[in-house]
Amino acid sequence: MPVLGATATDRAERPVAHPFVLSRPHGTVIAEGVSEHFDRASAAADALRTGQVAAIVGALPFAPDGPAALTAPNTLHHSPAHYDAPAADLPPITITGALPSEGEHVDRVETVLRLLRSDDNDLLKVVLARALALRADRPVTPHDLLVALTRNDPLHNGFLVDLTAAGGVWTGRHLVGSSPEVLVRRRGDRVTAHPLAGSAPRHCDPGIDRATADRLAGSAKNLAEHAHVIDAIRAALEPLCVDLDIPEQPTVTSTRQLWHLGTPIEGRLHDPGVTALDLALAVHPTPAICGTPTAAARDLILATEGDRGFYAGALGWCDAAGDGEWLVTIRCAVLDADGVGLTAYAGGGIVADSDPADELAETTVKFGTVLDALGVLR
Ligand SMILES: C=C(O[C@@H]1C=C(C(=O)O)C=C[C@H]1O)C(=O)O
Repeated sequence: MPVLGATATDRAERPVAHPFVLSRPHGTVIAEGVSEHFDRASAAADALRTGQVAAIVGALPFAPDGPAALTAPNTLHHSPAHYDAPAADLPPITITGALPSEGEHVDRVETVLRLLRSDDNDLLKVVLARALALRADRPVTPHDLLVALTRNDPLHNGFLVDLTAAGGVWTGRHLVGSSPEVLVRRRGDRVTAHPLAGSAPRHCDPGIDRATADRLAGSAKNLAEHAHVIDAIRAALEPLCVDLDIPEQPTVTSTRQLWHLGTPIEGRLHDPGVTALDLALAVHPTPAICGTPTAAARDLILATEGDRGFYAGALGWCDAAGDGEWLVTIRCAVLDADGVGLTAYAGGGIVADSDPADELAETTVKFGTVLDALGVLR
């Protein structure tokens, strides 16, 4: 007998569809059922604070006026293991388009570089992104994508969010991915974050790989990209925390595809009434996915790329006690309601001494997290 869902082609035989799953190295959070939808984060945060709902899960958009996809689940399960479950093999998935083309992305980086290098504006960093349109040979489920993503990630990071709560075009769509970046986490009065910014590609030769990491740790350009993120997170958390501990220098961390500069941040909440969702709203969008100054960078990104939807937003959970964890929505894709169309996203921080060709290459490597996991031919 096949294990439930392992070889089934009939969707009805698959495990129950969850509106939200977050797999992390230290455990998994799974939401079951939906008792309320919220397309405004402030309404969800109020409902949680006033005890009207017992938990909130879902995703925040990149743009402040975009709809959120947040729900109050019927139950929120915590398990100490990362996520794994029987899943169907994925069909062939191919790239059908680049949004925009690689050439246009390079042109956009060059335009931003001219602004960053000119004297008459105060922009210091802008994160530009591009997308790839993908198509599966037959419909896939968000669950099967999530299992492929968590199995391919050395730390088993993976997420799945039903975006229906955002309404309109998001109805029936799902966000899936494997983010390495913790926006903010709250447990009791303890607040932690692990921002990443500054990147270099991994190499299959261990010597070259190590040398790349060492070069990244000493790269003035990457340290500058990183410092913008730290400054913004410090400014957001300082009013909310006591004993905020931010190491002077970042350390090098890795995913299967990339080295990143990362800084482990820790603090204690002044007011235990501030929930993990409140904290996520206070720090989002960081210059890891937006830029510096925030508003000017965001306006430029929206004018250049158009609406990013949920890419470069945040996704996570928060319970009645206010505890929770929110990740930065990167290394991700949106699955269309038909189960066939997917859009994958990748971006990178641009500062005055960035190189356009390197920036394009960085996004290509970042796409690898989703494309490798889903076996997309390139
Ligand atoms: C924007 C992305 O990643 C972010 C940008 C990084 C950078 O510019 O070096 C590094 C990690 C992430 O904070 C992405 O993966 O799409």
